[in-house]
Amino acid sequence: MEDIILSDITKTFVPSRSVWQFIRGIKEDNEPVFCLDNISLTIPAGKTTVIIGPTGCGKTTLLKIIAGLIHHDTGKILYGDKELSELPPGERRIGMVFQNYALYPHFNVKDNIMSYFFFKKLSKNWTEEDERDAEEKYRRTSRLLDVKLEHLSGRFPKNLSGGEKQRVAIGRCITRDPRLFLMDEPFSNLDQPLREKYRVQLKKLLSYFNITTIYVTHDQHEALLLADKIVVMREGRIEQEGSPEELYENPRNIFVAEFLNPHRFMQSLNLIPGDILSDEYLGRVIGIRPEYIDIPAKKSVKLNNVVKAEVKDIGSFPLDNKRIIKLELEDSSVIETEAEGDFRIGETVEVSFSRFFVFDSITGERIATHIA
Ligand SMILES: Nc1ncnc2c1ncn2[C@@H]1O[C@H](COP(=O)(O)OP(=O)(O)OP(=O)(O)O)[C@@H](O)[C@H]1O
Repeated sequence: MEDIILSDITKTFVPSRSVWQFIRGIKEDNEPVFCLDNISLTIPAGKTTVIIGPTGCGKTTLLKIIAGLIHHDTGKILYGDKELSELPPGERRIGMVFQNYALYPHFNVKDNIMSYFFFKKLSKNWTEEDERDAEEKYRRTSRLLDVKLEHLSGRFPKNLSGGEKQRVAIGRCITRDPRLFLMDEPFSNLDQPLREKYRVQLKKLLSYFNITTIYVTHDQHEALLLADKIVVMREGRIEQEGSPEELYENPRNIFVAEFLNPHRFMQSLNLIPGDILSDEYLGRVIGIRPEYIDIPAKKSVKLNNVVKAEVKDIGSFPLDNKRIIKLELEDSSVIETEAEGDFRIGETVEVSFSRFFVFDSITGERIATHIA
C-alpha cells in the first residue's frame, strides 16, 4: 500500500454558451472559472483524509479528477511511482460513494454488495476458496455496517430506506477491495441522528479494512470524527493540512481557526481587538478558543491576560448538561464559553485567557500563540 501524491493539480472550467447566447449568436467567451490552483497533497496510505471547505471551493472537482471522471489541466497524480491518471479507470481500483446511491436496481442487497464477484464467478478460475473468501468478506462488511442480513439481504433497492441504501453502496465498494475509496458527502441526505450513527460505523469499517480514503464534507463534526488528516480548502487552494489536533491547536489563519468547530453550541473562536488586552497587541486580532477562557480570572496568569466583562446571557442545554455564558467586553465585543459556577445576568466578572492566538488584522494570518 502506498501514499497517493497529488502534485500541482490545476483546473479551469470554461462554461459552455447558454441556449440564449447560442440562439442570439452571441460569441463572446464566457468567463473561465478558475477552480483548482496548484493543489499539492499527500494522501497517506490506509488513512482517512477529509477535505473540507465552503461551498464552491473545489472539493468535488478535486475528487472527480482523482477518480478520473474529469481531466486536470496540469499536474500529476502518483500512486507510488505510477501516474494514476494514465491508468485506465478500470485498473485504478477506485471505489466511489457519492450522494446518490447508484445501486443496481435488479440486484438484491446481497447481490449488490457481492456484485464485484458476479462476473468473476462466471470464469473458470473461480475456486471454492474464492467463494469462501467472498462470503467471509460479505459477512464482515455487513456486520460492521450493521446491515441486518435476515431483514435486508433479499430486499431490492427500491424497498430500502435512504440510510440502508447508503450502507449497501458503501458495502459494495468495500468488497471490491479498492486501492482508494472516494466519498462525497455520502450521508448528506440523511437526518442528523442517522448521520451520527453511520459516521461511527464508517469509521470502524475504514480502520478495520485499512482503506486509503478521501472523504469530502461541509460538516465539521463529521470531519473531526473521521479524519486522520484534514485538508481545509478555500477558493481552489489548500489553506492548511494536518491532523485534526494540529489544525485546531495551530491554525494558520482565522479562516482555518474558525472553520473547525468541535463545540455543538458555541462558536469555535472568540475574536476581540488586540488593544483590549494590551497595547502590545494594538492593530492585531486576538482569537481565543472557548475552553481557554476562565471565569473568574485565574490568579496565576499575567495581568495583561485579564479583562473585565459583563454577563449578557446564559443559555442552558440540560440534555447535554451544559450552560453557555455570553460576556460583553468594554469595546462591546462578545465572547462565549461554557459556564462553570453561578452567574447573574448584568454581573461584572474578571476573565482571563490561558491560551490565545494573535492574528494579523489585515491578512488574518496567525503571528503567535500565547500561552499563559
Ligand atoms: N463543469 C463545470 N463547468 C463550469 N464550472 C464548474 C463545473 N464544475 C464545477 N464548476 C465550478 O467550479 C467551482 C468548484 O465546484 P465544486 O463542485 O468542485 O465545489 P465544491 O467545493 O464541491 O462545492 P459544494 O460543497 O457546494 O459541493 C464552482 O464554482 C463550480 O461552479
